[in-house]
Amino acid sequence: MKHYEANFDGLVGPTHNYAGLSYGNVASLNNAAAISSPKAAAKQGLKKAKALADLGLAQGMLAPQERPDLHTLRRIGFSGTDAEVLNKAAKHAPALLRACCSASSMWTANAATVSPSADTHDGKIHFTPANLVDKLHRSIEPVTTGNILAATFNNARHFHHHQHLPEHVSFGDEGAANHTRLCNEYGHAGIELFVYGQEATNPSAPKPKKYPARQTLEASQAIARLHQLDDESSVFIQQNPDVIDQGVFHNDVIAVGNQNVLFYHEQAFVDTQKKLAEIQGKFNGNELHFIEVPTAKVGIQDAVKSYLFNTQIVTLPNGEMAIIAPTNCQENEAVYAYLNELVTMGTPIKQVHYFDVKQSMQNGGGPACLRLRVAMNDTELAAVNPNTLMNDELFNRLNLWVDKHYRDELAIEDLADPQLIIESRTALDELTQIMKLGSVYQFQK
Ligand SMILES: N=C(N)NCCC[C@H](NC(=O)CCC(=O)O)C(=O)O
Repeated sequence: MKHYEANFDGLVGPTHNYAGLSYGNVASLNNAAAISSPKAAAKQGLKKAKALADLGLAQGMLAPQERPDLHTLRRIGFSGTDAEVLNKAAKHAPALLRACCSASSMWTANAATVSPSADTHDGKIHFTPANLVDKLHRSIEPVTTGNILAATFNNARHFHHHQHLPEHVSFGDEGAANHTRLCNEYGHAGIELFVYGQEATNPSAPKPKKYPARQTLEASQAIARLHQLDDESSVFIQQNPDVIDQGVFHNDVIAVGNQNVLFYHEQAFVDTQKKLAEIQGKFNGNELHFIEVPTAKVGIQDAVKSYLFNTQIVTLPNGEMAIIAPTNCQENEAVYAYLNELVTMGTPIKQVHYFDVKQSMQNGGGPACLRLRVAMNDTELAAVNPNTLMNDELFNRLNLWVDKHYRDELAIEDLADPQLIIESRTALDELTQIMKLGSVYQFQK
């Protein structure tokens, strides 16, 4: 039996815009009200996904959400026709309208936490959509995310779908962005690392002073229970609150793992040495590579600007590892020098591939934010909805679909245009036919 780690990238939705919605995410705030290009954003994402498929990796796509979210606007009291609802929200509550128009579901590292069958007691792959309660625009994602995951991984013999955690700050959950798995081979039982920002039920525990800690220990523990993980194969690590205050709003902005490699910044965690020893003690198998990047080589500001750690580390069919990095890493002197050195350091990482995902980066989303990892064997991969898997045909169809439906430019004021509702729904309705998802959206019910 063969094993893979598939990446499921979020298809960027037709309303991609820069609304400055994410306090604590420096890029989101810095680019507030900039003009976006939904078409370029979707194409940049598709190009990266296709390139990974062409490298011989299993690659899928996850459909975006329905935006503007008229359902939420009606739920908070705006009434009338769809156009009236949009106009009233634009006039009386523009900030709420912006929250209901975000294409933030593109960052599928926040769609869910996934535990592969090799780690779970029932031998199924477990999915829990993230509740994303810390940000209003993201807190409206989990129900539709659950629908899309169920339509993509649509086989109850292999896939176990949970409801998102209770919608309360005590259970703030940001999904796979705060979760990494270490293993020898993808099909072997691994160690699941859960990185949290604060303990909700222990007010005296350390936490950031300025920016929110989006993930709680309580949420991470709940996911580990739901996914039937053993204590011996789970490690809970606190993220360094000082780096959250410098713009590291998710762990995947400062650390990333793949198989026996953990690549992280010196300042990423609390109690680093103790936690590394715990990981080492629980990991049975081959040599573990802890690649620690010192502040002297790359400072936190450079890491946040370039997204050095929001890279994907992938294992190529020849067994070598490659880093999938944003072109922003090439533009940062210290980071570029570090990456050039990294491939010569004798670790399993031998190559770096750069991709332009600037449309997403300007909202704080790098290559790793755009993907949800699902480790699986060939039987499980064969059970995935085949119309979601990347190949020449899907790539061409989705590019044509983007050309047909997406705008070249979108300004914040355009979010009040009722025509955007029609364009977005027409596009998504067609997409559900291309990807054979059934009726996953509210407007289709
Ligand atoms: N690190 C990972 N895995 N994901 C990145 C998510 C970026 C997203 N940005 C936004 O939601 C900005 C939207 C705006 O401002 O228009 C966020 O902060 O939740």
